[in-house]
Amino acid sequence: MAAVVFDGVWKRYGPVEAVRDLQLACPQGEMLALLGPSGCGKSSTLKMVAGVEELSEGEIFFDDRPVSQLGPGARNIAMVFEDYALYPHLSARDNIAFPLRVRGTAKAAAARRVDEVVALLGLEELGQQRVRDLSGGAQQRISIGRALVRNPELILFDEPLSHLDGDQKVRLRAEIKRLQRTADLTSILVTHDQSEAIAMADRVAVMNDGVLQQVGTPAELYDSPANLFVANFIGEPPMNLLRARVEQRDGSSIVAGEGWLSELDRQSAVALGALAGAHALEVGIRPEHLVVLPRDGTGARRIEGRPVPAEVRYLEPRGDSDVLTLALAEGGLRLTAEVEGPTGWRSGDAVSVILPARSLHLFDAESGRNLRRRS
Ligand SMILES: Nc1ncnc2c1ncn2[C@@H]1O[C@H](COP(=O)(O)OP(=O)(O)OP(=O)(O)O)[C@@H](O)[C@H]1O
Repeated sequence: MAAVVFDGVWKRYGPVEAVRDLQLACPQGEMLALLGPSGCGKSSTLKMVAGVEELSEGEIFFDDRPVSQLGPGARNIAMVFEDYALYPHLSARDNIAFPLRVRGTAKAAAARRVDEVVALLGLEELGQQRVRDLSGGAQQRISIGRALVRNPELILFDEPLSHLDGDQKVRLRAEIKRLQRTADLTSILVTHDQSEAIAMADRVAVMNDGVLQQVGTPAELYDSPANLFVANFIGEPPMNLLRARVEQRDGSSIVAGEGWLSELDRQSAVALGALAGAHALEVGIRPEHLVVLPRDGTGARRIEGRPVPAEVRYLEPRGDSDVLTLALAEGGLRLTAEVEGPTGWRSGDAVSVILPARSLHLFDAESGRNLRRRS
């Protein structure tokens, strides 16, 4: 299979700039997810790879070969769509064999290849069944088999799990991941669902408003978001984002907002020294990084940071964790915390919350840029 490179790719529909100067690579054998909200340009990007939309500018390469002038048929790409696009009256096997029949592959060779794909996907039991009698998950596995059967250069997955219910979704995404790893498939996945992208992709490219915001492994996006958009888009419940400023107090650097403060570690203080008082900051902290303690301070000594008085407003039990909505005592600012549960807390309980300095993400409020990242 091929590596795919987008080199300065633009897509314009009249005045609409759907994709702007996209610079992105999907190495051979990788699953790359294009993730973003509706209208961010991910479908336009996929269509340009597939050859069903022309590029306005730039080039797409498969290995070293430019493909923008090739029609869809000449690119040897397979697509898996959200609605399976199978022939309902044909058997699972005949659906998988279909692309080989269209190509006129010799019968014996086609049967051998279909056998291989059926075995790879574990579809032996479904082979002779008519597709319309099968579950959505089984149908999608068959459509993946049909995509694989002709050894494509690249597989495009376009929201492949959207039509499936929760249980089937989770099983199929694990299945797709296993398959992609075993068969070393180069694939691009388009999705608006971060949990899908994170579960399946080796790397995720987050797009917004036609612009690539960041590309990285799920852990990189989570731990080190390049900007406010990525910080807010990745993570559930979302990162808390708070207006703040940097101050010097008693020889320490303090980052403080409405009703809370946190002492900065030396490294961040030096990095942010130039910003003190000058820039407005936006501080991010993940819900699971907040430390919530009883108001009497039990356990506070073990934790670095200053306890800030707050009240529990709402508690959502999630099995092994509780998601708490907290209101700070001074100013009433809301924070979401996710703590190991069950906590037994109830709305109205007085607590203290600590924002540990090392867990803070610091963003320039104007540009949105993460001030702790070098690039
Ligand atoms: N054929 C078209 N003509 C005009 N504008 C288009 C066309 N296709 C897409 N657009 C616009 O381009 C922008 C990007 O659309 P695109 O479909 O690529 O985004 P998307 O992230 O895939 O969204 P969705 O998930 O809703 O499909 C949007 O503003 C959209 O309205």
